[in-house]
Amino acid sequence: MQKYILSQNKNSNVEDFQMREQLINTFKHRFTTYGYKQVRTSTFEQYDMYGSITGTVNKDEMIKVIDSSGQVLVLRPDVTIPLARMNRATTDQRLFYILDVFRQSIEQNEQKESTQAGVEFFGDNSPEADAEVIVLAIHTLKDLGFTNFKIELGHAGFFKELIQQADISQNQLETLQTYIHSKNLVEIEPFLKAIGLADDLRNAIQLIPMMYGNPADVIDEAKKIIRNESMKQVLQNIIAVYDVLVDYGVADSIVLNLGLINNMDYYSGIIFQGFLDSIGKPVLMGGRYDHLGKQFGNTIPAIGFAFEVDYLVHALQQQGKEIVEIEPDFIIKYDKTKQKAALQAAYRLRNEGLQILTYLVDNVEVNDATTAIVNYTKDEQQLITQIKSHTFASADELVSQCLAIKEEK
Ligand SMILES: N[C@@H](Cc1c[nH]c[nH+]1)C(=O)O
Repeated sequence: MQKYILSQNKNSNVEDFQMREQLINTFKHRFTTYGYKQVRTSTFEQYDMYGSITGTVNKDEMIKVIDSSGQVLVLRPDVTIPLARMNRATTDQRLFYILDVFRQSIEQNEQKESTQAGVEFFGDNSPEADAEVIVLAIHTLKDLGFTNFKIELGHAGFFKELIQQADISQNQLETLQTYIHSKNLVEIEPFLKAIGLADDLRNAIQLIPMMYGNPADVIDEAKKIIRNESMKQVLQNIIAVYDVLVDYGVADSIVLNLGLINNMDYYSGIIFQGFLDSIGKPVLMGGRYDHLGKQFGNTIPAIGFAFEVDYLVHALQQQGKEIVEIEPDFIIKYDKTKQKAALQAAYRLRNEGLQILTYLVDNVEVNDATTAIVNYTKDEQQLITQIKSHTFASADELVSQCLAIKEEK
């Protein structure tokens, strides 16, 4: 019979898992300090729901399953959409999640699941809210020990407003977006010429991929191609958000990119991506999506982002970052005759929150020891000796000694 072989997945190795857990603790802590509350969404979603709304995940990328009634479901392809759909009692709400999302793109066929750690801030559409969410992303990256990273800041409206003046098909738009995204300057010009756009509009579109870099310079360049009031407002919005970021003291981490295009189509305002110098893909993506909720009857502005946890784990491993091993506080070795006292002591110490390992051994190392305990912490050699040579008459004595040592530490 053919054996089923499981591919090595991301959780198969203890060290990877410990590293992920450490990251997750950092996320939880940092997100909480900005007032976010943790939530989860269902793993299974209605396929039809995704089919009926716009700006969603590409349907080919969703992983479909069929339940026993024949209904087609998808494995959670995104967290932002279900959260935007949620009925909310209060208008001002900050939510965070650490959840797996399931997508299968043609380019990355093997990769079907990834863990996202994200936040969504509902009910505030001010530049201050935008900046706060971006600062939270920066703060978290710093917590994780990253120093070389950049947040690329753009706006979903800038390109949209410009392109609205051009008469182009959906297919042409998608091709153009790919060129802009990959800064493919060689192809853009002939492509736009072939469409037959007016010279000044074509020139403006052609300049978009170059609108990248130092915020002050990009803003100056962008001003030159502004063609109407909406584009002006978009630029003003970017400047307003950037000003708040300057006041937070994080300007060093910000790069403007007016050619930025995010995967999801639901963004309506500020968009951003975070890059580490060691990883070619964005480790976080986000933006404002004020109109997504409307499709579910929830008119509420919102902004959020999600970290790709797997990329961050990979980056930390590349940097040689080691997991902080939590070592046992004490190892209790006992011989059979003292089993009861030793095991009861272990139970009580664990109850106090200490990490205890117990071993039944033939020969307790200590002369005539009833129960020997060995302090595991390497730099406390003295204590080890002291305690090794001690004989414990009872579980009580063992427990109080361990607690006393722990207290001293
Ligand atoms: N859900 C988005 C990230 C995001 C969260 N909030 C807003 N955007 C993604 O998966 O790319």
